Amino acid sequence: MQNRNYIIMGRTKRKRARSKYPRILNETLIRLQLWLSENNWKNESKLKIKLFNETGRGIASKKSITPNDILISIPASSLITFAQVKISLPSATKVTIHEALAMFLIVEKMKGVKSLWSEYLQSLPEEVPLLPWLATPEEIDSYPADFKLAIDRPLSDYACFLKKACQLIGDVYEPLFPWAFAMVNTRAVYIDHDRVSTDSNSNLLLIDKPSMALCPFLDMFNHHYLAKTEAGLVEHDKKFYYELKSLNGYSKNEQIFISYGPHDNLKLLMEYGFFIPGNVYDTVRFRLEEILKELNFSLDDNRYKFIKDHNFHHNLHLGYAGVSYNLKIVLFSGYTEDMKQLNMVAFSDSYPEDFLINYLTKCTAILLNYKKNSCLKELNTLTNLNQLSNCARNVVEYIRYRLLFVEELKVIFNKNCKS
Ligand SMILES: C[S@@+](CC[C@H](N)C(=O)[O-])C[C@H]1O[C@@H](n2cnc3c(N)ncnc32)[C@H](O)[C@@H]1O
Repeated sequence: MQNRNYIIMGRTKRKRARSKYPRILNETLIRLQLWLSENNWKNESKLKIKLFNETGRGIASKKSITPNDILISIPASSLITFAQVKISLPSATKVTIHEALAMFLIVEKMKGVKSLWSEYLQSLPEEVPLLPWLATPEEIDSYPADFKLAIDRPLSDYACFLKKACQLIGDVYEPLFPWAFAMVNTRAVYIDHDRVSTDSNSNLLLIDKPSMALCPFLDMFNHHYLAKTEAGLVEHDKKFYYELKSLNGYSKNEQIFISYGPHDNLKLLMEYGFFIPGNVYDTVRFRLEEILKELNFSLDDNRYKFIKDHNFHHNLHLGYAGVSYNLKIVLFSGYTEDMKQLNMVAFSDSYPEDFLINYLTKCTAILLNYKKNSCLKELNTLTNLNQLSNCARNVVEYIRYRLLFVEELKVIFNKNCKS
């Protein structure tokens, strides 16, 4: 039943593996695979964990993968879900499933090899991912405005977690708090919990639905914007598995990527601590106030109310896909004072040619120039600080990239308006 091929590899193979990977890591990962196979995981697609230059640790296969192949099928019993963590949850204070999983990681990690999950815990990276909200308050204070805006939620979520974790598991574990919170943030998968459990107690202990889980081995897949995957719980012979199907093909030994979602680079950086140059979903975002100021729009109450009432002030961005739906509407509100026309155009997405050819082109050029200047200022502010933390250095790298991206968009938008 068990697949033990990986522990009886020959001497040459062993030597090769060692030279590519620190021995201790190799042993940890072998133990993880052994533990999973004892829990009925069959590595049918012959996956192996490897170090890659571009991404760090990730997954490849010893055989080629064709589109629609099942990459991995992890038995639900090996997942860390609400069912596992609820036993150790005190009923005094309700927590989110994110907080519950993070506290579980901390408590189990402190048990060391005595933990039933020690193989999984040892496979987790020791370093905390470079999430921008983990920088120092002084660095965060010097972040660009869109960062500060995007950082608000993770910062307040973490502050909430900190308070509850100190109260429920004790502040002696505090050094592990950022690590555990970030592990869940960057590695948890979504599950339809109702499918595997009929537990109705979750609402007594949890604030939200128990729809997050940690999935050993599967959480070693890195993200790529071109990867297409389907994931979810499936039932085979009355047992549940978390299954991942790749819609792309991969050659033997090539890194296999999955998709964490069609995220732009700011979202990837905020949620996972990395960004990918050339990401086709990347965007340059704007706030309504920036647009009104930079384009000298003085909207009357009617137009301003129209934008706010219909939530057109969200998702204002430029990217490889062009001008976002809402940004076009906001720009059109600067083009016309006629409310009837604004209403009609906004909901039909069909704009006058003069607006598209002349006005829109002029506005996007101004906005991109403004963004370029802001990036330069933002870089200056951050790099003027002494001794940046790794998280803030990562933000600096991203702003440097954003500058290049803005330049690239300027060329693309310029070319598009000429053609
Ligand atoms: C689910 S884990 C993936 C496995 C992880 N590389 C590991 O060694 O455990 C998600 C984390 O992997 C890293 N990651 C994922 N995709 C990446 C990519 N395309 N480039 C760089 N880092 C990536 C980020 O640190 C992210 O927070």
